[in-house]
Amino acid sequence: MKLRFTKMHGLGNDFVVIDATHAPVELTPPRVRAIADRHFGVGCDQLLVVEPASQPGVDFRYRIFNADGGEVEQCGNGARCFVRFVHDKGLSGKREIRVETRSGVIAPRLREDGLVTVDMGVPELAPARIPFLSDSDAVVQPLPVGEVTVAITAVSMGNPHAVQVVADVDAAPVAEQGALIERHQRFPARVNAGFMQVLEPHRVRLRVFERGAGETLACGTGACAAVVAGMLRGLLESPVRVETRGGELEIAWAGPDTPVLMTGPAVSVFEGEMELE
Ligand SMILES: N[C@@H](CCC[C@H](N)C(=O)O)C(=O)O
Repeated sequence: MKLRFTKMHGLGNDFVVIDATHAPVELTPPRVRAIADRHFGVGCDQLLVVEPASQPGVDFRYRIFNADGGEVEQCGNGARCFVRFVHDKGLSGKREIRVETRSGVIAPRLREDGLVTVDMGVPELAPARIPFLSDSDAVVQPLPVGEVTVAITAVSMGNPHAVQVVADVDAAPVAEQGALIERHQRFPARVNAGFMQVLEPHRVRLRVFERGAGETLACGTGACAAVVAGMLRGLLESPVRVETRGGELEIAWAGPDTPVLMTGPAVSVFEGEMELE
């Protein structure tokens, strides 16, 4: 069976996007892994599937699969690409779209200047809801990782994040520590591991070792979680420019119980057709 797709990226976090609004597409974990494979497939960090909404008051449903085949709750860079995709494909005439994800409804808006602003919802800090196994709801918590103990802030942006502050993001042990944190026993659903260097109250550098994908060039929910963690620690003030290896995002947050707003680009690279086995 032939399947049409669009290759997209948000700051180099790359996606294969599939339009399943007219006919369902069956995506098993082996199929997702085959498509995401950078040598034998198309190659991507995440596969995004656009489907009809399943509830009233919502325009679409958008599903997210990591390169390892697992379906997950949220993807910030993907949300920006999603709205660009439905606009470019003529699937909706609206510039602001309400879309269901596994972790609730979010609202990406395609601006006249081509950037996309996404209301990413209210961050969740209660350990049980992240999920993070802890008896304490302290903002900064020790986490033993291999031979060292790091100080993390656990945040859910619909998906789980463990953010630590580092002196120099280029020297941070992202690959080694990221892999251990991702599968740490205190994160039963696994976790995205963020490494943030604070430059100024309104500017940080960030690298993220993503659950199910490894280090990516940028992580939208990771940027939101890092700014929330930095503001809760008293290190940052909104809005914050987040510099990733793939480019910059602007993150704004008015504080607890309010939604995080993320602004950045969304780019279509090419259209393709693949054989699905
Ligand atoms: N790249 C994404 C996040 C994708 C999902 C993540 N790896 C997870 O497993 O939660 C983003 O831009 O937010």
